[in-house]
Parts: sequence; structure tokens; C-alpha cells
Amino acid sequence: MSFLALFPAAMASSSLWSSSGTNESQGSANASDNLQTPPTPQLALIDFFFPGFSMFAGAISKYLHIDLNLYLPLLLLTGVLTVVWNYASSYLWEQLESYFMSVVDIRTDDEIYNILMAWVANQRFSQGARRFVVNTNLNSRSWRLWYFDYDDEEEEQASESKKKKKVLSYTPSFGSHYFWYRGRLLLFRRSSKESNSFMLVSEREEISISCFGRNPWILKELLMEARQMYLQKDEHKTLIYRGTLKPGSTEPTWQRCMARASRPFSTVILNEKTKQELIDDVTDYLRPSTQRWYANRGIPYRRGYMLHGPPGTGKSSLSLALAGFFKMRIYIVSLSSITANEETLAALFAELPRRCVVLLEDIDTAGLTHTREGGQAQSQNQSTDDDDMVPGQLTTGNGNTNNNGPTGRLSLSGLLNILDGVASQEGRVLIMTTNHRKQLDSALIRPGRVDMIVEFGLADEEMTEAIFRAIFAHLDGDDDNSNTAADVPLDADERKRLEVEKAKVQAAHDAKVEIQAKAFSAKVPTHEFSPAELQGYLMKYKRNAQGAIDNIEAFVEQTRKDRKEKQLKEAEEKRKAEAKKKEEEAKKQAEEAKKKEEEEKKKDEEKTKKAADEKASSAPTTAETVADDGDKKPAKEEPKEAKSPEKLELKAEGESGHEKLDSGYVTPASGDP
Ligand SMILES: Nc1ncnc2c1ncn2[C@@H]1O[C@H](COP(=O)(O)OP(=O)(O)OP(=O)(O)O)[C@@H](O)[C@H]1O
Repeated sequence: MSFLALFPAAMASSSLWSSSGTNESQGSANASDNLQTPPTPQLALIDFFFPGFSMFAGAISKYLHIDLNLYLPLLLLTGVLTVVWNYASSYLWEQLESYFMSVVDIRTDDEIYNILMAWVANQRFSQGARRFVVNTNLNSRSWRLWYFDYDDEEEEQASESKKKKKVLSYTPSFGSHYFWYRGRLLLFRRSSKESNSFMLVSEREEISISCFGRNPWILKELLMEARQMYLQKDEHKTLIYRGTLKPGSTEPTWQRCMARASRPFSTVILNEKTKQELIDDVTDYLRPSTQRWYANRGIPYRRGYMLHGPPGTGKSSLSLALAGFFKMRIYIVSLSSITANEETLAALFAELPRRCVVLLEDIDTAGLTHTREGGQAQSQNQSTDDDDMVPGQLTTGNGNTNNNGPTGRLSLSGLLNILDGVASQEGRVLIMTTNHRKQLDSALIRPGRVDMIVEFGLADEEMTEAIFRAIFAHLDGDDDNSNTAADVPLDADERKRLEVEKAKVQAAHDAKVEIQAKAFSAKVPTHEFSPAELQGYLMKYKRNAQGAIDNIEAFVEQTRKDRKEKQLKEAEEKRKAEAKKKEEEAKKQAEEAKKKEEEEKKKDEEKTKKAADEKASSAPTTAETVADDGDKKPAKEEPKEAKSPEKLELKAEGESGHEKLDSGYVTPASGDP
């Protein structure tokens, strides 16, 4: 009864059906009986399992003359079985999964997500899925991995071949998807977590792959294959990671910022001998036998390089080329960034993989240019200056890591601890870059920390020619192939003739560029411009070599003028800043002097008041005594007089000989000559 009471609507509709249905099917004789029939509990139950069923059955009965009442127990049974199956199946599936299946869960905030999804997108079951997700970028949307890591090269190729359209990737949508892999039936499941609803749907997704059987080897093989495929994709690229803080937190992390086509070593303009020495040194260091050699001798397996020179001379370019040449990932931290403090750096270094290139940029920044030995004194001298520093700015290396604890700034000793402390990762190639090598502490660049120093300079004649050649030489892929006759079938002779002709044109072009390079470098003053500056200028004339030669003198003049103006401006700004500082200091000093004067004045006043109070406290006793001595003046008037310090003083003087006043003047005692 209580169940029926819960469904009054069902009851009402079932009674309605009962009356109308029976009227139609059994004739008027039974009509009155049926109208009296109370609604059956089964009907209410049926309405619970199949909402609206009573209405439907009423209609069937009315128009088709079929009494569904007869099938009520059957329908009821079906409903119950459905509900039971719903609960039982999920329970059974859970049991099956935990006892007879192997499952791998994929974290969306780990790079494995990108690896697996790239693999999944290439599978037939993905392409055949009826409900799927389409993406232009398959990478995880998790804040840890979502770095706008657009595949530049892939996109570039796609843009040429597919008329500037992004490549679309299809992956199965939420739900379970079965597929065959190496003869085994596997299950790919993609679902959405309900919690953390503030996150985007794509951030909340959960992914797993399951196989039947208790041995998960097939899943591991699948993951290995996916990783292999992923690495192949990046084979000719240099993966660049940058040390940064997680969004909205102070936790440091490495962000993959891009995958760049590896830069050939030949494109970095540097003394060939130095380049070769660097390559040989790194090659030797990375040999497995070298690692054993280090281990046998108890020497930490690390290698450090220092690249120094003015800005825009190729230090970062060489580091990237090196990472690309040895197929290693490059992890970049700029010590001038506000996130660079000892804690964040230590955390970042602890996360480094075993074999990688670490690029510490701007090692000359702030405090690290000071010597460790003189740090203590400097830190004291600079304590006032430190107040003006911005958070995260580097401090002087004072050899005391505790000093930078609360402020979170990086000291030299802190950096040294990170570079070769106990927790420091072995096996990495450390590259430090600086614009001011001479200012660096010798401790930072001692052998063991820095094993090779490479100097970069402003462009000399040879470098200027090399930069010119690099810009104007004809390289493979420079041509716009869209309108070539490459697709036109040619016979062997014709092909050969075209190739010879092409080689001739190429040789003539190279010879011309060679002459132009010499003409160009003759007009550029040596050791005055950085390769970056010259490259920037030449880029403006990339299809007009002669124009670059004709206008270089004007560029030189203009640059000199700009530099002079900039220097003057900087000097003026510096002068103004110094004058302002001096003015502020003078103002501060004047304020301090005024404050001091006021304090002294206040002190004097207090002293006078105190003396007066002391005298005032002794005055009433005298008055009382005088009153007692027979003076008929009323005693209550005495305190009035005592309130006047002058009067009190005079009174006191009359009684106790003489006293020294605050002014220092000594009054003679009454009766004295
Ligand atoms: N020696 C060089 N060889 C080839 N290209 C160079 C060289 N020097 C500079 N360039 C070009 O100039 C640009 C800037 O160079 P890069 O970033 O390597 O200089 P940098 O020395 O690291 O500068 P900074 O000290 O400011 O970081 C790059 O585009 C690079 O191609």
C-alpha cells in the first residue's frame, strides 16, 4: 500500500485505463463491475518501470482491442529483470575486471597521454568509430601538458600540401571501444570524471586500456609501440622545455614549449676548430664507456660548458644545435627570470631526466657576478640596496644559503649546491651562457663545473661573409615547388640534362654570392656588429642581395647614430636618476634632522615638566606647615598657589636655601649676602 501511495499519478492513470479498457473490450454488462475494480499494485509498478505505460496500454486497448492487462506479470518481470541486470552487470563487470582482466590507466597530466592518443588516432578502430572526437591538436588539455605545442613542421607541410588546412585527428569519444591488437581483444575506455566540475571536459577525461587475462604484457607492448611511434615523429626535432611555475601556484615545473626542427651545426657560425672540439668532447662524454670510467674513479659524471660573448652572437643557437645533433632534449632556465630562486631551481634540477642538455641562461645575472669570498662584506654593504630589489631578483653570493631562505633569492653558493650537490642529476650536459664572463666568480667556472669555455665575438670579416652566404645561398627547398613540372614524366636523358643545367645555375649563383659576400663584408666594420644584427639587416633584403650591399653603409651610419643617441639617453637617464636619488637622500636627511630636533625639544619640555611636577608635589606640605604655624589664611587656598610653577619655585627657594633651575642659573638663598 505504501508503494502505491508514492505513485498517485500512476494509480489515477491505471484506474482510468481500467475503466475505459474494460468498457471497450468486455461490453456494457461488465462495465459497472470493472469501474469498481481497484487499481492493481502491479500496474503501479509497471508505471514505475515504464513511465506512461498505463496511458499507452489504454490506447492499445481502445484502438486495437488488445488487453495488455493479460501480459502484466510478464512486463513486470521484464522490468524487474532489467533493473537487476543494470546493477548486477556493473557488479559483475567490476569483478571480471579485478579478477580476470588487466587494465592500464592513463593520466591526462602526463606525457603518456599525448603518446597514447597519437597512437590511438592512427588505429582503424578510431577512424571507424561512429561517435568520435575531432582535434587539430591531440595533446593533453591538462595545464601540465597544454603548452600550445603546435607541430610547426607538420603544420607547414600540411599547409603546403593541403592548402593551408590543419590536420584533423579523430579519436573515439566517451564510452567503451573494443579493438583487436596483435590478435587480442582490447578495450579502450574514455570517460569523464564528475568531480572538479570547474575544469573543462577535456581536462576531466579518464582513459584506460584493458585486456582479458591477468598478464598485462600486451598492454605494455602497446605502450612501447606508441612511444616508439611518438619518438619517431620527433626524431628530427629538438624538444625544448622551459623551467616555469605551474599556473596559479608556486610549484616549479618543466613546460614543453616547442618541438623545433633540429638546427644543423653548420648553420652556427663559429670557428670550425672550436666547433669540432666541442662535438668531440660531448661525443666522448656521452659514450657508455665514459660513464663507467667516471664511476670507476668516483668522479661525478657531469660535464659543463660555458659560452660567453656579447648578446646575439650565437650562444643559444649553438646550444640548440648541440641538443639536436645528439638527439637530446634541451631544458632551459633563465637565471634573470623572477622565478629563479634556489628552491625552484633545486626542484627543477631534481626533475631532469638522466640524459639531456640543461641551458642556464644569463648566468651573469645580478648576484652571481660577485665573488663568493667577498660575499659577506658585500652582502652587508648591500643590505640597504636589497630593499629596492624585486622579488626573485638574484642576490650576492655570500656563502650562506640561509640568508636567501626567507627572501627566496638565488645566491652563488645556492647555485653551486644545485649544480654539483648530492641531489644533482648525473649524466646531463650543462651549458651556461653569459655576456660578462670576467665578472663571474672563479668558483662557478672552475674545472669540474665548467670543462670547456667557448668564446663568441662580434662579427669579423669571415663571419660577415658567412652570414651573407647563409642568407643568400640557394638551398634545397627554397624554390616554390607548386608550379614545377616535377609531376611531368621525363625520360632519363631529359632528366639528366635538367639536372646538369640546374647544377650549372647553382654554381653560377654560388659564385655570384661569393663575390657579393666579399663586397658586403668589405663595407662592414669588423667587431662592431653582432651576427644577430647583421642577420636582421640582411633579412630585410632576402631576395635582393645587391640592395643589401648598396644600403649597408647607410645602415652602419644609422646604427652608429642610434647607438650614440641611446648611450646619451642612457647617460642622461642615469644622471637624472642619480640626481633624483641625491635629492631624495638630502630630503630624507633634512627630515631626519628635523625629527631629531623635535624629539630633543620634546625631551626638554618633558624634563621641565617633570621638574615642575616634582616641585609641585612638595609645595602643599609647605603650605600646610605655614598654615599650622598660626597663619590664619585658609589652608584650601594653598594648592591654588602651588599650581603656579614660578611661585612654587620662589617658595621653595625661600625655604631651602638655593636650588639650580633648569636654566642653570643659581639664585641666592634668602638671607645670603
Ligand atoms: N654565430 C652565429 N651563427 C649563426 N647565427 C647566429 C650567430 N649569432 C647569432 N645568430 C643569429 O642571431 C639570432 C640570435 O642568436 P642567439 O640567440 O643564439 O644569440 P645569443 O648569443 O644567445 O644572444 P643572447 O646573449 O642575447 O641570448 C639567431 O637567430 C641566430 O640565428
